[in-house]
Amino acid sequence: MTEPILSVEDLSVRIAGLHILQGVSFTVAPTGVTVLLGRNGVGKTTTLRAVVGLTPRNGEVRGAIRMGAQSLLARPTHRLVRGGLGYVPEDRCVFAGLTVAENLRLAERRDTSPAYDKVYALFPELDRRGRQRAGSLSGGQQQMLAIGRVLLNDNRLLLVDEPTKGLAPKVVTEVAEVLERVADSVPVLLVEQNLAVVRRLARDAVVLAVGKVAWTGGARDLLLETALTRSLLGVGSAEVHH
Ligand SMILES: Nc1ncnc2c1ncn2[C@@H]1O[C@H](COP(=O)(O)OP(=O)(O)OP(=O)(O)O)[C@@H](O)[C@H]1O
Repeated sequence: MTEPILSVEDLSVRIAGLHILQGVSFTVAPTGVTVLLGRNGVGKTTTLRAVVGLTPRNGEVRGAIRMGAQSLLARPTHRLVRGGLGYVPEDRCVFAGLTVAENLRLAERRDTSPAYDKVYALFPELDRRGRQRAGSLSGGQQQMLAIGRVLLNDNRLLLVDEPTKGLAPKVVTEVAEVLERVADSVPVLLVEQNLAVVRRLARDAVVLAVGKVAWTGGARDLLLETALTRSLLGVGSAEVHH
């Protein structure tokens, strides 16, 4: 078996007295997309934040998180990012008052040359809209900017939190296409509620239920099991196939 790129063992997160994650363990394969699923509020975002060192200061994280042989816990986020952990947060976090080009420039690093060619090949619109203020972009364009910014630098693993949330169906498809191409060269841990996108992109699935892992296996196997998706995710097969 190939070594996972990420392994999470017995991860426990408490925030403000709430035991949000209660011993979560899973691995992420070194290629392709692994999807992290679960109903609203089960702790998907909390899991990604713990991996990238962004648990709120009043939170407490226990367990082990490793990328390759390297332990990630207790390392500051900027070091993790420099070490090749790319994070695209749920709220996209683009700087609304800055232009597209300025948003990208902020991600440049002194020690490596930014891969503008790669980013503009994936997102020609970011090139065309370089002088537009990011705040005036559509939701889909902001999502492309948030992903493009991370791809300027080399990554060993990408964490992407609900990239299609709130987007129009046509834009959802565009974002899915881009992520599919991105995942050809870098493994992705994806939080995604749109099961058609999951079906298209994900090979492996990890399902959380109230702070614990309830199921792991092939994403397509999961989606074929109507009773399982209904009990774990609260949705029926119609939503999977659209
Ligand atoms: N900073 C915080 N302070 C208090 N509670 C928090 C904090 N962050 C998360 N929680 C709680 O932890 C639980 C898990 O939240 P999280 O955002 O990780 O869930 P999720 O699975 O990503 O949900 P969704 O699908 O709705 O985005 C929720 O009940 C949430 O209210």
